[in-house]
Amino acid sequence: MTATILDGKATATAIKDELRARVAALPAPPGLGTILVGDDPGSHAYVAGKHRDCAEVGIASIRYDLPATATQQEVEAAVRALNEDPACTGYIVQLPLPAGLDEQRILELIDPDKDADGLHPTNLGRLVLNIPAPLPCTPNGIVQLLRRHNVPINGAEVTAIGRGTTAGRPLGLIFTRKSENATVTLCHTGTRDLAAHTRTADIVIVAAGSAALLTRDMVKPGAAVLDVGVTRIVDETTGKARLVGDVAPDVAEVAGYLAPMPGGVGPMTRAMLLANVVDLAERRSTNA
Ligand SMILES: Nc1nc2c(c(=O)[nH]1)N[C@@H](CN(C=O)c1ccc(C(=O)N[C@@H](CCC(=O)O)C(=O)O)cc1)CN2
Repeated sequence: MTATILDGKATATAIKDELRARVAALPAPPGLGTILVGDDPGSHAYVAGKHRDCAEVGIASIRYDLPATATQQEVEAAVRALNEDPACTGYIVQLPLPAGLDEQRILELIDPDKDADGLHPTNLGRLVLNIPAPLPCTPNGIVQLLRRHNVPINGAEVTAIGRGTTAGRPLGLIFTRKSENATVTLCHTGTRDLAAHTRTADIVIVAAGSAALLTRDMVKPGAAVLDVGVTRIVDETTGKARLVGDVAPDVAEVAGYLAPMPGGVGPMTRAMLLANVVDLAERRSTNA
């Protein structure tokens, strides 16, 4: 068996086409703000990609790029500025923040009605209570990718690996809603027998940041496998970085569907950010 590829790039392009039409119907262009702190090359690349996406669909960009030495007060000032900025429909604080900054306090200062990442405690609470709110982009992107490829979710056994705030933790909340109706097992570094949980799953989502963690012997034949992990391995002689996912390449020989890294979940994460901004703008224009 060779897995059918869940092509996140093509799916994200289709979603961006839909969003471009929705943006054109708004009374004014929405604006996405980003706050980026420090020099992490991955974070710089992701933020640059988010602004390229904005330009593609007609969303305006507002950037706050702060040095790695930025203080808690300086980051909080950027958050307050975006909360007050009428040109900003929604915004994100790129994670992870450099060590020493109080990430939780910074996320809590975001105006929940401008929370383009769906990571504010109020919006995570709304997700728990089934109240409409922006959804965290990675798990929402995974659901959309599966749906648009007709992979059954209703009743599926889903095993997720990784309990991070952006992917694994909210994934359980989204997949167990009535609208998805899946059963979720959330595995992490304290899980005793990881393979026992992945081998029985219809859908395996790996967001551990551990290169080639999921091997072919850990996958039920025909299962859908989604790779969220990105590990940058820098060649010591050339200095060039190589990206490795959490899923070993030969998993494609047993899985029924595979969202690879690159080209699977990552582009969907970016598309869902745009979707959240457009949703916020539409909500704002309806309530105006
Ligand atoms: N505030 C947030 N911070 C972070 C989030 C998030 O959703 N909100 N998620 C990740 C990073 N991320 C978006 O911010 C992200 C990660 C990966 C990709 C992507 O397109 N990846 C490529 C390949 C990897 C690469 O080129 O480096 C792919 O999969 O094709 C997009 C967005 C953590 N921080």
